[in-house]
Amino acid sequence: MLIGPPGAGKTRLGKRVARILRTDFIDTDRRIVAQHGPIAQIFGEQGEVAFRRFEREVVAQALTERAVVSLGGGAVLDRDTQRELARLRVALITVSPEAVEARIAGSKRPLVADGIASWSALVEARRETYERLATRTWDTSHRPIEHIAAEIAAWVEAPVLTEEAP
Ligand SMILES: Nc1ncnc2c1ncn2[C@@H]1O[C@H](COP(=O)(O)OP(=O)(O)O)[C@@H](O)[C@H]1O
Ligand SMILES: O=C(O)C1=C[C@@H](OP(=O)(O)O)[C@@H](O)[C@H](O)C1
Ligand SMILES: [Mg+2]
Repeated sequence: MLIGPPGAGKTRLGKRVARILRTDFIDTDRRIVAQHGPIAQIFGEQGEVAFRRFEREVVAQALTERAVVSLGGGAVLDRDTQRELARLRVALITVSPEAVEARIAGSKRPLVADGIASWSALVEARRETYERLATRTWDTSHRPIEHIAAEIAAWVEAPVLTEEAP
């Protein structure tokens, strides 16, 4: 499971990790779009509450599947999702404001459409939740995606016991 702020690289990284591990890949946003239409349109026409409801349904299903799952940045706000993630191996993907600025410029993400100030406020409000749920953290600000994906794949493949050993 990959969690973290918008623009951190969850979708691209998750896809690569799944390719390395030869397993299925699920991007929760992609499933929402397939079922309900473009994200900006859902936010615009039905509002964030409706989007979060669709998101929770898709996440609940995805967490039961054997796959690498990249969650939308705000999916961790749901209490049931938080409870379920607490039992899983969760990679927190982070990025600095400086590095994310170019990535989110002109993007279709409704909550950060007006720029880095709203991105920073959103990340600050979620920081504690992201950190609490994370088993390990990778920062994508200064490193190529291939290297990070290889590390995450190796970590996913390692037996859980090595992590839990003292
Ligand atoms: N390690 C990286 N270095 C540079 N750019 C990256 C990196 N990871 C992702 N990006 C770019 O950042 C943008 C957001 O990536 P995406 O995977 O959609 O993030 P998220 O799913 O976390 O919102 C994309 O344009 C992607 O090409
Ligand atoms: O952080 C958020 O609340 C959101 C992040 C987006 O996904 P990414 O984190 O993949 O950009 C998408 O789910 C939607 O625009 C809301
Ligand atoms: Mg994404």
